[in-house]
Amino acid sequence: MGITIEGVSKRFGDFQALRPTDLTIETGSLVALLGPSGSGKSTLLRLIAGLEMPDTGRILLTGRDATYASVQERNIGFVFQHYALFKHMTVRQNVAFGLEIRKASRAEIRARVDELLELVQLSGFGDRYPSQLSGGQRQRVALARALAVEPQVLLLDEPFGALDAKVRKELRAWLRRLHDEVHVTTVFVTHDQEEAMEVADQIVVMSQGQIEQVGSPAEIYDHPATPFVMSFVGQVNVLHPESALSCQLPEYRCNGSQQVFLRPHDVLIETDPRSGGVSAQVQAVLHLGREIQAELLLYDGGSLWVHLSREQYAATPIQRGQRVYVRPKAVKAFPVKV
Ligand SMILES: Nc1ncnc2c1ncn2[C@@H]1O[C@H](COP(=O)(O)OP(=O)(O)OP(=O)(O)O)[C@@H](O)[C@H]1O
Repeated sequence: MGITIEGVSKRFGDFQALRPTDLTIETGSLVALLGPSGSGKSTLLRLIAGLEMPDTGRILLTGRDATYASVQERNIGFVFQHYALFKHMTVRQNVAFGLEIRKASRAEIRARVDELLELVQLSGFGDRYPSQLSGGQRQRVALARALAVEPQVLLLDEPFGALDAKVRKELRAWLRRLHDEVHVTTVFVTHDQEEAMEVADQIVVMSQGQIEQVGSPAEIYDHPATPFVMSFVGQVNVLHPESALSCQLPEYRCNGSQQVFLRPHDVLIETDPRSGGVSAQVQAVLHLGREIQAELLLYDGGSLWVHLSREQYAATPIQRGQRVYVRPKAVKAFPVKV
């Protein structure tokens, strides 16, 4: 079921949590709402779910106006960050809950629960209670429960937020595969850009109650529409508009009218002063396994982070205190806001 948001906005008292917003979510897609805390992601998700009513605009679900439809009428599955499983019920009973309410037959419920437990890879766990499961397993049960009633839309609010990094990573891959199998239109909220990039087909980047950009992970990373997107998605150096490194760029005007953003892996480091690079001193070198990160102090005062592959580092093994010469490989400039 496709979702269309037309001019939807929401205030809480004096606070504009969501500015008038337009968004189209294609049927069967897996979309991430990505942004920092307070950017309006959950508000947008809750408006789609019918847990909040908008002040303006319309919400269409499969082309039908659902702006004021109740949560039940929308046929939506919901999973929150903190597992909301019923503690006194077994896994099977939890998953069956929505089906019991809908008065499905016993045989039907049994078959559907078996199918769902297999889908979330918890077939042997049906008789356990939530307290006998790991955090990741509980979230998978919550997903199975949300999917039990065959929702047309699945909404997930930071579903893996409370889990440790390793389990989160496993569940991301698992959610991607699950979506490939069931194809239910899925919208999930996250403030973790890596999570959004890894899981989603489309990312909606939000800041201060509005959408900054909508695009595939590659579009968002390679062609950020705004300085906010450039800084929020992936690491970035923000250069002073008149720094020597900015001014070295042929296409750059060097008059303070543009702000230059440079990804740490888009910096060339050389040790020969004749290379024509900007002089800098190495402040720190961090060995992070697959990658080496270095902090440099540019001679005109700015600091610059550089990420090197092991091969690059092997070719130019820089050390703390060393003088080096840097050149940008690729940059992105945005007009400075006055
Ligand atoms: N019921 C409410 N009453 C008052 N203010 C609210 C309410 N719900 C949300 N807000 C405010 O609206 C803003 C947006 O909140 P929202 O939960 O949508 O942000 P978010 O991007 O999901 O952030 P987080 O990742 O922290 O959940 C916040 O500043 C929040 O304090």
